[in-house]
Amino acid sequence: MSELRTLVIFGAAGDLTRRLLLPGLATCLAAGVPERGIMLVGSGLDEREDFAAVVQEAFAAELSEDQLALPAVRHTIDSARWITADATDPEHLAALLDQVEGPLGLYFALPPSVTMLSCEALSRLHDSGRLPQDTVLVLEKPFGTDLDSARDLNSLLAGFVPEERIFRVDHFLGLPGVLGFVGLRFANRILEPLWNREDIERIEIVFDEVLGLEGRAGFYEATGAARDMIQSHLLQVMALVMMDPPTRFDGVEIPANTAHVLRATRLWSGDATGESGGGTPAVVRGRYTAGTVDGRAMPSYVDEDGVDPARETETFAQVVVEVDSWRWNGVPVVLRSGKAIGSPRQEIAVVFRRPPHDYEQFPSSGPQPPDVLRVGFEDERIDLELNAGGPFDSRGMTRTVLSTELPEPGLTAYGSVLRWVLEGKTAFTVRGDGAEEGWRILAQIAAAYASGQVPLQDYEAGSAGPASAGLDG
Ligand SMILES: O=P(O)(O)OC[C@H]1O[C@@H](O)[C@H](O)[C@@H](O)[C@@H]1O
Repeated sequence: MSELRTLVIFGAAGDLTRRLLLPGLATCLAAGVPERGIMLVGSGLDEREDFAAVVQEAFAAELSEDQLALPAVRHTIDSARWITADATDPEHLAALLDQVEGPLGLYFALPPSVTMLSCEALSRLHDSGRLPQDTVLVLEKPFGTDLDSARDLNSLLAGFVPEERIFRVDHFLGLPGVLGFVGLRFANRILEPLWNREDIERIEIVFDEVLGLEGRAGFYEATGAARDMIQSHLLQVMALVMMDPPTRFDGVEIPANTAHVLRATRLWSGDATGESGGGTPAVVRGRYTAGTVDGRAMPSYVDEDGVDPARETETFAQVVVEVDSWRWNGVPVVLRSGKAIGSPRQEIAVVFRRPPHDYEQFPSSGPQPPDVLRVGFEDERIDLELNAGGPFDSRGMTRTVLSTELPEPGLTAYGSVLRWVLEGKTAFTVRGDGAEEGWRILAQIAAAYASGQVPLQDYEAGSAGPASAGLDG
């Protein structure tokens, strides 16, 4: 696939573009991709004169003076322009396409319902021969709003664009810890032979945040923690961590192997009230009350503007799932994300089984704590917790941590996402069936909520989340 020449962002007046896409693009260009820069087009319903200035400002906030002066960066800023268009109107889209040079990428930074309408309009342009063959589509999460709408969108897309030109992006796959996991598993001998139900006791994938609602009620009220974080991000990360080894790191094998994991995934024992092996309840949901997080007073979620308390939107969700395959059957996987959490954990923790024999002579009585591998999502940290010492050691048993920090990647998570888009590499994107599986699993969580057996629990902002969630890290 040839490198993109133009990137059009639909919904470019929105928060995602300013806060994440433009800084990400800046880091990507500074890393030399694409070498000649990109023609960037912002598009939205309203006229805008200042798009190039917005790009300049976002790039300047992210890059050094030297990086800003790079020819690819300058070219991208200087050629940035705005095209006013209704992305759901085929005639507006046709007029936009007439004004840009291909190969072309269309980035939908739009709500899912609008993305669907826009793809319908593009499909009509395709049918009338007015959509260039090599157009690439980039779709943000959420991909659809439930299983049916994700299926509809997939079949619509399949009718006019091949899978290798569709990027269902998930920026968590661009976070440093997740990027590093590939080499950690597959470039070493010591982990992969243990990567199975015989040697791993449980896996925890936790992304708790200090941030609360931050004025996003319009989006979050209809979403909640499970839909926002588990349906997409945490399940995709889980699939990557637990997939079978691919024979190649490409857009055929990785999306296939991750979809295979998701197909085998179900709620722990299919019972929301059941407990996993470690005593963790299968489903927990919570909502924060007023408190102090990181020295900042935070109002109760229900007192935020635009919140309807009766809607019972959860700001914390924790589920235990099982990947029911030969490799993973019986291993609880805890997926958890909460807002307004004090001292939040953001990591993938792999807890190994204990050795088969407990020595009476070990100075501390009872079984030794398990070995744990921890990989931070954002902080480039890798820790391996092990036991050392013993009966002949005057220090007794010692818990040791082999700890290292990888260098910063230079690209933000969105920088990596955009790099893959611009280079045409779909290995770290979500395949159509992978997106549908996320919604199938979410429906099991929603059914657990609806069963009345999983009460919405209050937790104080700044606390560690609902007490009954029972994860202490
Ligand atoms: O920390 P990051 O990379 O911004 O990712 C977390 C965010 O991911 C987004 O996709 C969610 O919608 C947010 O609610 C969440 O805060």
